[in-house]
Amino acid sequence: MPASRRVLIAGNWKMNGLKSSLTEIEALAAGYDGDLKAKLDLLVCPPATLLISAAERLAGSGVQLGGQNCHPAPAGAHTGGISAEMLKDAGVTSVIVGHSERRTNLSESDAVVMAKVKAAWCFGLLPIVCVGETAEERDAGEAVGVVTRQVHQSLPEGCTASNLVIAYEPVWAIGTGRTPTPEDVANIHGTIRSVLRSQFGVEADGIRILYGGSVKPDNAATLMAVADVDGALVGGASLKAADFLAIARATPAR
Ligand SMILES: O=C[C@H](O)COP(=O)(O)O
Repeated sequence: MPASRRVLIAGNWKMNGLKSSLTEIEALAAGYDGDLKAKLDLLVCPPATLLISAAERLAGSGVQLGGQNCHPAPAGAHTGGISAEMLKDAGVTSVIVGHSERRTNLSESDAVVMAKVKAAWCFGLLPIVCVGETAEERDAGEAVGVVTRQVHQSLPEGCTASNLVIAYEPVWAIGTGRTPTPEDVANIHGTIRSVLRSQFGVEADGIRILYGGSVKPDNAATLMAVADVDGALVGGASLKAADFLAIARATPAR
């Protein structure tokens, strides 16, 4: 196992969280104890409105702060947009790009996702690139093909173990309580690893591949033990620090 593939447990709050939710950020900072620090990286991605306040509360805790999206352009006339530089300025070190909710609801293409990866790199942010098939695609036997295409077409040249994380999130598992079998997860993660190897050579062996979709405290141990699963991207169960920390604690040590 390459040293760079340290487990990453990431929380995506999506469009949830008010100022009162900063108590959960404080609880995360307090709960990321020595045992967890020895075992894994912990990252939380609250909504943009909370980033600066969250950064203040996480300072010195070791818990990392992430954004949920960035604009591909560095600055300019993009009403409502948030640039990678703005995220950096707010104290962010990582950014989720290509989440299926944006690919579907906002028609984000693989090309746009690639542009966002490049934008993140311009300001030293670590992009977490999401891929995953819909239920219809899975039922049609297209899961491997869809994920392979997304990985191929969403990633620029120059991906390395230190500048890229992939998150495999089957769309049908997000927020549904349904998860793929460990065999299915191993199959897709193994496919992603192969695609990364074909694109980036030996560097691919150090790139972390997270699983996302209905990860909970009671299934984390099983899912996180699957081959080529290097952590989780957690939605609903990341909103409460107690649940999110329970997932981190349940994750097997490497
Ligand atoms: O980004 C997170 C994923 O969409 C997973 O969400 P979930 O854990 O609520 O299923």
